[in-house]
Amino acid sequence: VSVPELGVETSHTDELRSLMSHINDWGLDTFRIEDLSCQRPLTAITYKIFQERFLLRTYAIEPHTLISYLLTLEDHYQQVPYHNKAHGADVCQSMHVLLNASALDGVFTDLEIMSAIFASAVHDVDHPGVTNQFLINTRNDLAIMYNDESVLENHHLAVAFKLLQADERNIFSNLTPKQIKTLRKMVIDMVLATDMSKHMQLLADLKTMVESKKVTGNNIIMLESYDDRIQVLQNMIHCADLSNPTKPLDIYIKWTDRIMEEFWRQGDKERDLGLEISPMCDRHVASVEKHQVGFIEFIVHPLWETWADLVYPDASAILETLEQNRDWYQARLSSPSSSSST
Ligand SMILES: O[C@@H](CN1CCOCC1)Cn1nccc1-c1ccc(OC(F)F)c(OC2CCCC2)c1
Ligand SMILES: [Zn+2]
Repeated sequence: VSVPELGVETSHTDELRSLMSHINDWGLDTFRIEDLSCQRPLTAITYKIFQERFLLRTYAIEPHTLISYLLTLEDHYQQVPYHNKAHGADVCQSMHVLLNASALDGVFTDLEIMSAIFASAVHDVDHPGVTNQFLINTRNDLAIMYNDESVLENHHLAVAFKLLQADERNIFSNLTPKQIKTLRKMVIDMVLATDMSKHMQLLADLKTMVESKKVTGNNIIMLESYDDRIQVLQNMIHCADLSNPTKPLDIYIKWTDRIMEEFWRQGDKERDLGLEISPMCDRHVASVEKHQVGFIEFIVHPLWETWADLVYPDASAILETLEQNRDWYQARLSSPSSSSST
């Protein structure tokens, strides 16, 4: 069974191929890939990364099996404004770039790398476009199923692993039982770490690691225990998940427009249900710029500043872009003409 060169059928082969040659660059335009890949950004990007890292060869993965899994995974991302397949593709590509930090050169095994790429690709599958708190408040079946604990994150994992059960989609069929056990544990630990309620603990532990950082002669980080290794991978996927404000401004603004529309639709549902409208979810009381400045000040910058310390000097340019983007939103706050989309 043959598969197309780029994993997806496209009438823009040359343009898509040339865009894909930038798979290792921060700021790759996921939206353009979504258009050129005929709405298959997750399949196109993840397939390219597996090829780029020789994972098909290392783990004897059949190309058509990988494509079959990725197409089905992509179809299980819901068509919501932000938490859709383009976000999954974006976090996967961002994770791929973060794994290439020279401070992490040779640190992670192929299995850990494949676990991280897989976790990123699947991390928001079947996201309904509402928050954990909304699912809990409305006694949604998912909240009942997962007892109000990391409801969405548990669901994303269950869906991702369920899709593997079909033989034609089982990309890990040639791994040893021990490898599958290890991969499954690491993927679960990484996706559960994308629950925003874990943010403060994750950041505190990362700061402790930075203070006690041990490096080899050529400034490569030494990670002895599983706990240290998974902690770095958990912070990495968390950084990738919160990387929108660190991207080129035109791309960042598009993500902001999407998340706000998704939050406002949740607010519309809360209003219709007579529930209190969640913070930032009332489209009639919008202060997009103010919230982005706060999001960067209190959550994104503290995280990325600490990450940049850990992998110094690898993420310095990313931190620079983040600070420029914060200043841009800050400047629009003061001027009366402020509105995020123009
Ligand atoms: O919701 C965020 C965490 N909350 C925790 C409670 O305080 C407010 C922030 C993170 N999160 N979780 C899922 C998606 C996102 C999320 C991702 C990109 C976001 O903005 C931009 F970069 F696109 C984003 O912005 C919201 C609206 C204004 C401030 C935060 C949110
Ligand atoms: Zn996400």
